[in-house]
Amino acid sequence: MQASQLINSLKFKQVRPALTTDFDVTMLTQDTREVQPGAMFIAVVGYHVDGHDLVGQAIEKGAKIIVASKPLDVNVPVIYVENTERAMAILADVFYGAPSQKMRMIGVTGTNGKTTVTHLIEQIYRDQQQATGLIGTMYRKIKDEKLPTANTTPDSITTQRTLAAMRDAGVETVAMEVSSIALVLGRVWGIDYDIAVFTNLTQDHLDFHKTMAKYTEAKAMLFAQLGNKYNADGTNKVAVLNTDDPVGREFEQYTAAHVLTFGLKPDAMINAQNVEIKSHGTEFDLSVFGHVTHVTMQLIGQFNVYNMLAAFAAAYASGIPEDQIIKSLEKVTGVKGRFQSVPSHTGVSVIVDYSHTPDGLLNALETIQDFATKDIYCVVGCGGDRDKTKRPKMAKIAVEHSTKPIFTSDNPRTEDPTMILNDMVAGVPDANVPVYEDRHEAIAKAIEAAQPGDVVLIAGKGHEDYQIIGRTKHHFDDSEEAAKALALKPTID
Ligand SMILES: CC(=O)N[C@H]1[C@@H](OP(=O)(O)OP(=O)(O)OC[C@H]2O[C@@H](n3ccc(=O)[nH]c3=O)[C@H](O)[C@@H]2O)O[C@H](CO)[C@@H](O)[C@@H]1O[C@H](C)C(=O)N[C@@H](C)C(=O)N[C@H](CCC(=O)O)C(=O)O
Ligand SMILES: Nc1ncnc2c1ncn2[C@@H]1O[C@H](COP(=O)(O)OP(=O)(O)OP(=O)(O)O)[C@@H](O)[C@H]1O
Repeated sequence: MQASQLINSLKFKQVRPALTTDFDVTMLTQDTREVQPGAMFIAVVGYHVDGHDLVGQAIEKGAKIIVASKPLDVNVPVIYVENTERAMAILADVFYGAPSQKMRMIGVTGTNGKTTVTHLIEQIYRDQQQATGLIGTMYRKIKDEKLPTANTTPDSITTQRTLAAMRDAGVETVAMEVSSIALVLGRVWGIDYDIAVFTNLTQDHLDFHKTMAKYTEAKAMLFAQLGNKYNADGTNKVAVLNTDDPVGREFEQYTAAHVLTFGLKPDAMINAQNVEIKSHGTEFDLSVFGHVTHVTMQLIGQFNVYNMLAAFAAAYASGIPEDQIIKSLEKVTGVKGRFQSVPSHTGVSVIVDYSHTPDGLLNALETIQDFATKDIYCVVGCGGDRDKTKRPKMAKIAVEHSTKPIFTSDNPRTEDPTMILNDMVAGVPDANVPVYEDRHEAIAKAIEAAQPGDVVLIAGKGHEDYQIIGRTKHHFDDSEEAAKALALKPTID
């Protein structure tokens, strides 16, 4: 793409020296390690590195033009902007031909449920014979092809490149998790969302946002970004809001789009009544503007009723008939690591769940309490290098909502695992909870001790197939570990 075309897309900038001849930009990147000849290098001030310090390396590798927010003394043209992350998002959108305008874009934000809701949405549209794309914590997925991801919501260049690949592959609808951190860091600026979904808001990521008010503001940005009531093609833009959460009501103020509300309270436009949670599924009466249908879904738990309502509302917003959406949702069996049952012939039920926040853990345990008749084991840890205030809270929830809590390591990262466990124990000084730093041992001990009729919850890592200790990623899969431990127990039919 011609450099001038990219430069013109930025409204406020200074280009020094002024460009006399035009040339092609072959790629955009914010990372010197990726620079190819002809690249435009965007200097981003990160948490560890300031990209401005690496501009020399980028030029040596062939970068022909730089985007910066600080003065540079270099022999290639520099586009000076106020905020390189915002510029990067705009440039990426232009460079990749504004792919989000060519597909139905559904952004899902909220503390919990994003992964589940995006997968439910994917299933509904697939059942409509649509080609789908998905971006989220687990992977980026173009139809059936899964690509790895470093972030729930990747940086803007990766996001736009992925969207362009989806567009080129014929994808019609994209379900995308939008994290609050991504919203604040401008990773999704420029994306033209058709539908924005809010699941819920509870404490998380306070190490990043500092206060709940700031965290709420971050999530609100998605609804502000949704923009006006109509897409360019005349279809409606819709904000799908969980109004059982007071923040959902607040977000109505941030959007000029149509609003579709959901919840368990009858004042929501789409609501669920008479919810019955069983060990093999959940039943409820779904009311859509007063039209009631009895739904039997295979997903377990009240939180999954919320997830199902969110996905239902998003699909309903784009005009898919009610009965077809329900059919899709009734057949979904779940997402890996999200309240996932590990096959067991031992009479012991084992559930692997990605709940790594106080609220997520509470939800998972309350769901189990709804159907458990005997002991509930809860194997839980907290991540290192992340919000420390979660530790005593999660410990307390485990102690109060299970009969046999066991504390262990999650991803300790660069922190000392013993210190993390001490922070957890400090939350429940009198509980005398068994502590096994080695996660493998903790899972094995829980399953070995569990008796038929008991439920073992392994919380925190869900679908992850690794554990990060120090800076090293080791292979580790909670469901694999559980299966190994179950295999050592006597089988009962
Ligand atoms: C705190 C944070 O958001 N960090 C993100 C950030 O990393 P960073 O600031 O450490 O980057 P840095 O290493 O200082 O580098 C700064 C700049 O120099 C460049 N650089 C760096 C080294 C080099 O040799 N050459 C070079 O050019 C980098 O490409 C970058 O542009 O920029 C990286 C590239 O975009 C991100 O992958 C990284 O996310 C890390 C993995 C992360 O853990 N982020 C978390 C906090 C996060 O974003 N989480 C949310 C929410 C998850 C949830 O909902 O649970 C998410 O969306 O994932
Ligand atoms: N609607 C919900 N309300 C509260 N808790 C939920 C909800 N949905 C899921 N959870 C809990 O949170 C865990 C994570 O779910 P999910 O992965 O769908 O959320 P997420 O928003 O994608 O989280 P992350 O971005 O951290 O991956 C689940 O395993 C479950 O325990």
